Amino acid sequence: MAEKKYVMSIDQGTTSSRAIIYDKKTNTIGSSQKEFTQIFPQSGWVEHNPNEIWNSVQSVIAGAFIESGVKPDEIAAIGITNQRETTIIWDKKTGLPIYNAVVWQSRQSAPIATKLYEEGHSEMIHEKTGLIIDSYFSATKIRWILDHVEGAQERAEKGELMFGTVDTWLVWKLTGGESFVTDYSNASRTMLYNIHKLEWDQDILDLLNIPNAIMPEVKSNSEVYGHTTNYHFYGANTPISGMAGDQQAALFGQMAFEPGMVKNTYGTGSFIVMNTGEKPQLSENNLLTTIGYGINGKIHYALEGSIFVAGSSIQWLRDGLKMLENSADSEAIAKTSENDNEVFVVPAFTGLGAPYWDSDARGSVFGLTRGTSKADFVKATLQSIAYQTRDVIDTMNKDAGIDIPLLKVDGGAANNDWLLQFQADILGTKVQRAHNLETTALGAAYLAGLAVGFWESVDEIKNMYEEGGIFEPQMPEAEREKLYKNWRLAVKATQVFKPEA
Ligand SMILES: Nc1ncnc2c1ncn2[C@@H]1O[C@H](COP(=O)(O)OP(=O)(O)O)[C@@H](O)[C@H]1O
Ligand SMILES: O=P(O)(O)OC[C@H](O)CO
Repeated sequence: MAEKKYVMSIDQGTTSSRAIIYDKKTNTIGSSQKEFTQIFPQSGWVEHNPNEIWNSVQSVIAGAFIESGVKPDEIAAIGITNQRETTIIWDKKTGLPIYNAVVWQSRQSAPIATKLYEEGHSEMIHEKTGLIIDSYFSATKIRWILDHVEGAQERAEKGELMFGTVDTWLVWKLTGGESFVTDYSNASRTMLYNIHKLEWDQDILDLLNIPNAIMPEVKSNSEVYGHTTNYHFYGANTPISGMAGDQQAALFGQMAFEPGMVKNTYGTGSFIVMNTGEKPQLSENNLLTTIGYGINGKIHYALEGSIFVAGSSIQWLRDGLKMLENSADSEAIAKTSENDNEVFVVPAFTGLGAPYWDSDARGSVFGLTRGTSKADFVKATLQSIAYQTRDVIDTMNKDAGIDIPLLKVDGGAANNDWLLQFQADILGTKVQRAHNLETTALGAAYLAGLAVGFWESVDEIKNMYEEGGIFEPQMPEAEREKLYKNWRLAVKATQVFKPEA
């Protein structure tokens, strides 16, 4: 039998799927990435084809093997991490999805969320799930699919359908339909999971008329969920033994194991998560309480501020407005801006997330003059990522009753030094970049490796963190507060503008 020298991470993100093979020292031995189609059926809706997601995952698994020369039976374990909340319902017998995956960003189920809110269920849902009623989470998306696909409710009641977030879909596929599971972190994003009792909440399932029969079993973040079939993993029956939503995986990959540690992952969206320890702390200021990870019988809770549009605003500059050749150019272009930071872009393309939770808001730009240049526009878009992060960090400080001393960062847009310097400036807080920006994939690899003894303990991996740059605040406080005040004004004005449909 081949020596098990590696762990594979599968990171199924909003715009692309990735597979990365790590050795014991977490050197990347091989990787592969594939983008897939974003479907926009109507304004504010975002969907994916679940089969295309699955095909992209198969393709990157093969790609990582080809690039590295590693053989499938040398992989000790597989970790899966995924875009969260995105909702898939499929037929148990045929394995065929009954509708597209309704993506976390999608607003098609907003009327269902509004109804829940108007009927007065906010407090109950917040207490049980830690979440704020919003179409971001899976619950209203499930209801929407069951309402819009003919006969779906009846088939769900007969136990003929299965619901899963992307983790569940991928494990089910990789194990040839053997394992129908999710994990604490993904379950806690459905708005159907009781984060105190650690079970699907029957009251909320009943409220939304979602049959229990379609729900997967909820497992810890680090244990063997099943094995790949020979067919799907090139002849190897490899344990899938780590699973976490991408933001929680990043928390783990950033080694934010202690209460009070905070990370921000700058990807499509931007997600700020604080480890709050073994007791759930309900936010009084519109942040989410969620499960960070559960391992070795212990749950670690977290506070989260979810920003819906971050790196995707740079993609918009690139693909929509054709202002950039590639995302990385935003840095050099922003540096050439000569204006005095008077342009504000509020990228509320799919509403505003934390701490505003305004589904109906749409993007806006303020402060244009005849002299506004492309560079000013690019700079203001990058700044919007940092301003939104400050909105969340200020709120977190309030909730936690502390001033967060350090922000650990990762994700694609954390490559941008200009952005991170402005982030430190506008927060007045030190920003620490991880050396390996694929912290999400790394976190899933650790979770998988720990479950099979590839790594012995959390203490062993703790020493493996590598820093990739520190950004110290340099902006004078008066300037910082003036800019931030103006940002708040821009957001306020954006929220006022609600044109008739
Ligand atoms: N140097 C950069 N400056 C600004 N944004 C960037 C840079 N590099 C990548 N991005 C943005 O980061 C996002 C990709 O990050 P990634 O972590 O791969 O996202 P995801 O996991 O959400 O797909 C894209 O939206 C891209 O526009
Ligand atoms: O795909 P990402 O990295 O933008 O992450 C999406 C989040 O999990 C949505 O909650």
